[in-house]
Amino acid sequence: MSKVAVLGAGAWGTALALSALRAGSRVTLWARSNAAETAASRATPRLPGVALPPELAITGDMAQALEGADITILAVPVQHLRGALADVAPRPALIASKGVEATSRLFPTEFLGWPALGIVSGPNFAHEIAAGLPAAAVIASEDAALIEAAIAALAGPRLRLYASADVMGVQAGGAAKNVLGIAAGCATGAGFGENARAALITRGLAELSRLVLALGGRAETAAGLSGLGDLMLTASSPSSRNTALGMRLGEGLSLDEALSRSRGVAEGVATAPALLARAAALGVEMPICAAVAEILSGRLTVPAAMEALLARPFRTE
Ligand SMILES: NC(=O)c1ccc[n+]([C@@H]2O[C@H](COP(=O)([O-])OP(=O)(O)OC[C@H]3O[C@@H](n4cnc5c(N)ncnc54)[C@H](O)[C@@H]3O)[C@@H](O)[C@H]2O)c1
Ligand SMILES: O=P(O)(O)OC[C@H](O)CO
Repeated sequence: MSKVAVLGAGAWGTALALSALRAGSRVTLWARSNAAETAASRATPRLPGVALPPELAITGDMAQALEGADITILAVPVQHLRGALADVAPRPALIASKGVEATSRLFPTEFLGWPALGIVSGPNFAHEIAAGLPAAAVIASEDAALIEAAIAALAGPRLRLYASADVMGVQAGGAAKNVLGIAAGCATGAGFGENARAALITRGLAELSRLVLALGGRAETAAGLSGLGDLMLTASSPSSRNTALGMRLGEGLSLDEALSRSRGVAEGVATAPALLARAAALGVEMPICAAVAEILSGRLTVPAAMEALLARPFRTE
């Protein structure tokens, strides 16, 4: 039986902790705040209506959560991940967060630099995983033993896991789809219609694919669960915090107003400028992501950003 430590008790960390329990692992969930209340109430506002079983250990003491763990799942938002792990020694870990660190413009495996790291990513809304609905995800690592440990710790009859060695490709997809989700939400909120949303998703996939390839990733990864799969899910559903935030921006709310209504972290907000900087350094054009960054910074309105995208020079597909 694997012993699993999950760091980060937001919607995703909690859902992954429940998956690991279902897979037969012993699980301790570390919460930055309200650990005692959550442990007592067996409920979290991050996953309304979900009962946390008594077998799930919940603690506010990170050392206690990490003690004896075979594998650690990192589910703290990317912008806080480095800080949260400041006192943690490198260990076999699976990164579940999706984004680029704004200050360093690095992906999580790059700024952590631990020797045995993997990524879990794919089209996975936390509330559906918590409810045990069927889903698939990819585990990417250069370390075959880590992939094996991650699959043993997490896979179950309702969660099918695929293996990949394309760590950068999988991370790039997860980061880009959050930014592209904001774009799709903007279009929906502004009432641009379903044709516009489908065009943004399709051309967004072209941007995501160019970035994956430029980072040394594989075309199959861009077309897989962590690329196309996650982009489709995120950009077509108001259950996505990124897409919902875009919808509020499209309706004319300011970024602060849209953020204040968010049900949780919208990683695309901090990721957009950092992802664009990474893309620019690689000579990769990402016009839709650039439009999102302009909207988020307040330099462009949603209608003006759409006009600018439509006015781009003609090109082949
Ligand atoms: N929710 C999903 O469906 C889902 C699915 C896949 C991946 N993700 C990714 O997982 C990550 C976490 O998302 P979430 O949905 O759990 O977010 P959330 O908004 O539900 O919760 C965020 C959690 O992070 C904690 N946190 C905030 N600042 C912190 C800090 N400085 N140190 C430690 N903890 C801190 C908060 O206490 C909270 O528990 C994000 O990168 C997200 O993109 C989410
Ligand atoms: O709610 P979002 O936009 O963070 O998306 C959640 C997951 O990443 C979907 O796979």
